[in-house]
Amino acid sequence: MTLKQEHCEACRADAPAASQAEIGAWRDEIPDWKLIEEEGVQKLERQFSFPDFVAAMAFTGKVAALAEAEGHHPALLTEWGKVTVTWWSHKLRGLHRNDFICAARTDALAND
Ligand SMILES: C[C@H](O)[C@H](O)[C@H]1CNC2=NC(N)=NC(=O)C2=N1
Repeated sequence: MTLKQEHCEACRADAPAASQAEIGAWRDEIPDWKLIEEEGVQKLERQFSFPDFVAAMAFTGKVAALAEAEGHHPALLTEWGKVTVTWWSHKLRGLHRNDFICAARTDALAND
């Protein structure tokens, strides 16, 4: 299955973090996302552009609904014409396949 067809598994502290090889492979499916590291934690980040603040807020609401449905939540920065979405697994202090699934699902929301 492709990432955007999958659903997140429950976040568990002892779940396996994605290996660097997995990160390298899975990134190919979400080419518009940057791999960043903050305070030693690897994250996936992408900035989406919109015509104005209302459209940015509407997209923010869609991502929030996705997060609630999947039980997996991003950091969201909503500005006039822009939304920055950052995914990582808090419990793992790193990346899990869940984060790649949610990034792919976020892309699909932007294309709706
Ligand atoms: C209790 C609740 O389900 C957990 O705290 C979930 C909530 N959403 C989450 N989101 C993310 N990104 N990482 C987590 O570890 C996480 N844990």
